[in-house]
Amino acid sequence: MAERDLTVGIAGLGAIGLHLARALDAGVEGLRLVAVAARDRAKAERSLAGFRQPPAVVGLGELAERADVVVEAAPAAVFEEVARAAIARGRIFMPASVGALLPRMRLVEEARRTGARIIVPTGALLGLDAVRAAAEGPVESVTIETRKPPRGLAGAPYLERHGIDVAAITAPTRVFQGNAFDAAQGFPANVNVAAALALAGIGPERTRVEIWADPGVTRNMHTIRVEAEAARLTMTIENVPSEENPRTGRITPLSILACLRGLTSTLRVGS
Ligand SMILES: NC(=O)C1=CN([C@@H]2O[C@H](COP(=O)(O)OP(=O)(O)OC[C@H]3O[C@@H](n4cnc5c(N)ncnc54)[C@H](O)[C@@H]3O)[C@@H](O)[C@H]2O)C=CC1
Ligand SMILES: O=C([O-])CC(=O)C(=O)O
Repeated sequence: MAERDLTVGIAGLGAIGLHLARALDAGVEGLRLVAVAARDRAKAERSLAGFRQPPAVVGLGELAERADVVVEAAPAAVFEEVARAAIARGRIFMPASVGALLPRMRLVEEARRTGARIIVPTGALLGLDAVRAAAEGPVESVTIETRKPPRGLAGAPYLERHGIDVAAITAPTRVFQGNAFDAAQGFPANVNVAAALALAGIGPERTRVEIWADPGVTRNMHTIRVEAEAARLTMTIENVPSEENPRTGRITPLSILACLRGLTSTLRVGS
């Protein structure tokens, strides 16, 4: 390991975490996977068995003791534990469960005190470079429309509270309309993209979100529209759902990997 290599720890070995772990183990210049945290230790050890350099399997809070960069790729319910430990130790904290950051913005203040950095990857979304650039000037509106196969929304607390059974939906149906803050609360495992967009642009209260359950689509689709003084943006991404977790697009671990590479690469492209 070169002296300037960054060590990486990953919380969660699911659709995102395991793919990311495999990619890092295959070799990424300047980065080295040293630890992972998993709910089921025996299963994790089986998943890591073929690795060239198997990372240590540790508790969630211990990742920050071992790694310079802590990637969170676990359910939102354990976000606080992972984030708190990483921030207390002044690490780079890279969350996938971005929706869980919105009601915890005090963590940003805490990071300022400890010298930690919180780096939100683009994840399953696109165009956050352009949104950030536009938000350096006046922005009139930011909206995101998320359209998923109904099974990609199943289990969301908002749907349960409103008695919406997505399995029974046979035509495209708008199941939520509101701001990004309420979307992240109501759909904690489904619209991290809306949270990331809000943080890149004009904040969770002003960012408008529509969520559609659409039996006619096979991909998780997100369309962003931004009306700003400098530019008008319209962008769509159509994500192939991952096999392990249909709520999660296959591009997500790739986006996190690209974001990690950006921490050490000599040539970095995009703002
Ligand atoms: N930012 C973005 O664009 C995206 C974010 N996400 C979010 O990323 C997170 C991870 O997503 P996936 O990998 O698809 O989920 P997943 O459900 O496939 O994997 C999560 C993993 O965490 C493990 N886990 C559960 N409790 C744990 C604990 N206490 N300690 C350690 N591990 C634990 C589970 O066993 C599972 O292997 C979710 O919150 C998801 O909503 C997902 C897709 C896109
Ligand atoms: O934002 C999310 O949580 C996941 C998502 O929509 C996707 O992977 O396309």
